[in-house]
Amino acid sequence: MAQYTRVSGSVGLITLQSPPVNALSAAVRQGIVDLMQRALSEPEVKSVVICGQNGIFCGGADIKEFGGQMSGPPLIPMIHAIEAASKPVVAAIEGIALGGGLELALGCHYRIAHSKARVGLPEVTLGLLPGAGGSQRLPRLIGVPAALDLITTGRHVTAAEALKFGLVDQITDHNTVNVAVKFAQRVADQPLDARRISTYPCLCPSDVAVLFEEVMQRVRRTARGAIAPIACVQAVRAAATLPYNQGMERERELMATLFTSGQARALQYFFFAQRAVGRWSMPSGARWDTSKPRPVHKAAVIGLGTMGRGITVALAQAGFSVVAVETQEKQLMEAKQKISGMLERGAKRRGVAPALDKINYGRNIQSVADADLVIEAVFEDMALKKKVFQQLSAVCKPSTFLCSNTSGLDIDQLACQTRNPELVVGMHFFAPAHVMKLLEVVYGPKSSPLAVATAMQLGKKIGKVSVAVGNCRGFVGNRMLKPYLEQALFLLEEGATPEFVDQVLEEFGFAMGVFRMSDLSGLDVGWKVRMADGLAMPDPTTGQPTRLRQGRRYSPLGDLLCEQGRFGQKTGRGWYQYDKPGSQVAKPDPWLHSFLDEYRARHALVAHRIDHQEVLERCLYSMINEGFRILEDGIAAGPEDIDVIYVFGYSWPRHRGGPMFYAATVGLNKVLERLEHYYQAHPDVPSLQPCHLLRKLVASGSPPIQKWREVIKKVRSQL
Ligand SMILES: CCCCCC/C=C/CC(=O)SCCNC(=O)CCNC(=O)[C@H](O)C(C)(C)COP(=O)(O)OP(=O)(O)OC[C@H]1O[C@@H](n2cnc3c(N)ncnc32)[C@H](O)[C@@H]1OP(=O)(O)O
Repeated sequence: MAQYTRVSGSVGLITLQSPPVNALSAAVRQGIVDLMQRALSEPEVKSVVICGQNGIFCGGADIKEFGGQMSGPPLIPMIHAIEAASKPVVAAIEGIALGGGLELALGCHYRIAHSKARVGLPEVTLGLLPGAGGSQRLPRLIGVPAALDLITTGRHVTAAEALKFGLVDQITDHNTVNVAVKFAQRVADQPLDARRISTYPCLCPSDVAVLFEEVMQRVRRTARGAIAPIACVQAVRAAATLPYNQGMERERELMATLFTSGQARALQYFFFAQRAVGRWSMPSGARWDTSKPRPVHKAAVIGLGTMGRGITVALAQAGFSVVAVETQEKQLMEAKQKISGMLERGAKRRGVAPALDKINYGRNIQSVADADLVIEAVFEDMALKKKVFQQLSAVCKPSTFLCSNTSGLDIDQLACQTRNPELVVGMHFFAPAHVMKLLEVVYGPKSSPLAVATAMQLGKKIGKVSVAVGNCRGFVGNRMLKPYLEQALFLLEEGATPEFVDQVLEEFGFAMGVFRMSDLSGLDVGWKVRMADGLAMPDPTTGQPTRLRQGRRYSPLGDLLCEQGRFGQKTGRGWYQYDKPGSQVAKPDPWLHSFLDEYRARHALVAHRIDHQEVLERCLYSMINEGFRILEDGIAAGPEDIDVIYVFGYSWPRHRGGPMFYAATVGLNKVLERLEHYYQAHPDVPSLQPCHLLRKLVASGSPPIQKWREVIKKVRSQL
C-alpha cells in the first residue's frame, strides 16, 4: 500500500507502506501507480517525493511473491511512467534502497539519501539480475566498471560511497523527507530531459571489451556454477553496447531465464531459511520468542589454539571484554602475538582502531571468575574438557554460562561436571572462527532455554549465523560429514582417485572436494578421533588393517596415510602432494596412486570404472540420508537448519539451496530409489539404508520442503 499527502502546498508525498521493509508487493505497486496519476493530475502539485514509512525507503520486490502467480501492475512500466513524468520526482532514501527499491529510485529524477542509508542491487544473491531497468540505468548513471562491481557482487554501499559514484545527488544528516520536500520545491520548474537516466549514453572506458572479458573470467571462476552472476555481466554488456530499448529487451530475456531457473528458487529458499533459523525451537517446546537471553558483558575463552584465538578475535571485534586464558607461558605469548596481528589486520581492513584493549590475557583459570560467559576451546579430548568444566564450575559465578567449542563431543557429559548443568551449551565455531559465519549452538538434555537464547544472541552480536541443534555425536554438520567422507574413501577402494572425486564435487559447486578439504583441515584430526574410538587400529589377530569394524564396512585408508606421517598440507603430503609443508597447491601424487593399487591388490578389490553420477549420488545421498535421520531424531528442528549449516559451514553451493533442498529438487523418490540401489550393492554400509523419515515423506507424496515439518512431527510422535 502507499499513502498520499500534500505537503507545503505544492509537493505530492507518496509514502510506501508495507512493513517490515516496504517491499514492492502488488498492493504497493498499485498504490504507486494510482498516486502518481493523482499527483500528476492535481494542478497545485508541482513536484513529487517518494519515501517509505518507518525510516525505510524500500527493500525491493516482494520476494514472497516470486513463488506464485505475479499479479498487480508490473514494475518496469511503473518505473518508466515515473521517469517520463512531467513533474520532477525525488526519491527520499532512508534506511535502505535495495533491488527493485533502488531501481524505483533510479527511475526518479533526483535521489536524496540519509547519511546512514545503504543502497544496492542484491538481486544476484537471489539468483536474479536487476530486471526492472537497473542493469541498464545504473551503468548509464555511474559508469560500466562501478555498475559491474555493484551488480555482480550485489554488495550494499553506504550513502557516502553512493554519492561518490554519483548514484545519489545529495546526502543529509537531517530528516530526509523534509530535505527532499524542500529540494522538490526548488527543482519544481526545472526541465527534466537531462534527468532521465534511460536517455543517457552509456559511457564506457576505451578498453571496455577487455574489461568485460576480465570480469566475465573472474565471475566464472568464482561463481562455482551459479548462472546469475554471468547473466548480470551479460546484461551490463547490453547496456554498454546497445541502445536503451534493445538493452531492456536483453535484460528481459536474461531475467526470464533466471526467474524460472532452479537456482533462483534455491537462492530465494535460502534467503528465507537464513531468517528461519533465528526462530529456533527445542523439543521441550522452548522457543526463540518465549525465551529471553541474559546480557553478556564480559566473556572468557579458555585455550588459545587456532580456534580459541579466532573466537577471542571475534568477541573483541564485536566489542566484548574478553579474558583469554592459556596455561602454558610459551603458548600464551605466541597466542597474544597472533591475536594482536589478527586484530590489527582486521581493523586496517575495516578502517577502525584495533580492539587490542578489549582483551586481558591470563594463565590462570581463576581469572575468568567474573565472566558472564566462558567458551572452552581446549584440545578435543573428553577427559581434558571434563577437567576444565570441573574447574570452571568451581571458580565461576553461579550464573556464568559455560560453553564448549567441541566439534562433536557429548555436551551432556560436560554439563554433568558442573553445579549448574542448565547453563551449559555447546558453541561450535568453524575455523577460522573470526571469519566463518556459522555457529552451531548445541543444547543438551539439561540445557535451559535461557542458556540457548543467550548463546544464540551472543552469536548474532558477533556476526554469526547461529543455528540451535540438539546434542549427538558430531551435532548436525559433522554427523552428516561422516557418511560423506566414508563414501569418498569407499570410492577410492573401488577404483576412483582423489582427483576424480574432488573434480566431481567441485563441478557440483563445492569450494573444495572432500580430499582437498581433508588435506587442508589435517588428516590427523580425524585419525585421533578414530583412535580414541578404538577404530583406527589394526586387526589384533592378523595385524592387518581391517575393512570391517563393528560389523560395518570400514576404510582404513586415512589411518594408513597418517601412519606414514601424511597429514595433508601441513606435512606437504596427504591425498595430494605439495611443493613444501604448508603449501596450498595440491598436485596429484603418483605415490598415492601406487599405494591405492597395492591396497586394492592386498584386499583383493577389483577396481571398476566409477562415473560422475556414482560419485555424486553416493557422497551426497548418504549425507542427505543422515540429514533425514537428524530430522527424525529431532536434532535439527527443520530442513532449513541443516541447509544453513551446510552452506555456511561446509561450502555447499548456495545456488543449490543446501543438501535438503537439493534432495527436494532431485525428487525424494529418486533419492530413495538410488539409496535402495546402493544399499543393496553395499549391505554392510548402514548409512546407505534409506531412513524411515525419507520413506515416510515419499509415501506422503513428497510434499514441498515447506511442508516437511508436518510429516516430521508425525514421524517423531510415532517413535
Ligand atoms: C520477470 C519478473 C520481473 C520482476 C522484476 C522485479 C525484480 C526485482 C528484483 C528485486 O527487487 S529482488 C529483491 C531485492 N531485495 C533484496 O534482496 C533485499 C532482501 N532483504 C535484505 O537484504 C534484508 O532483509 C534487509 C532489507 C537488508 C533488512 O535486513 P534486517 O537484518 O534488518 O532484517 P531481516 O531479518 O533480513 O528482514 C526482516 C523481514 O523482512 C523480510 N524481507 C526482507 N526483504 C524482503 C523482501 N524484499 N521481500 C519480502 N520480504 C522481505 C524478511 O524475510 C524478514 O521477515 P521474516 O518473516 O523474518 O522472514
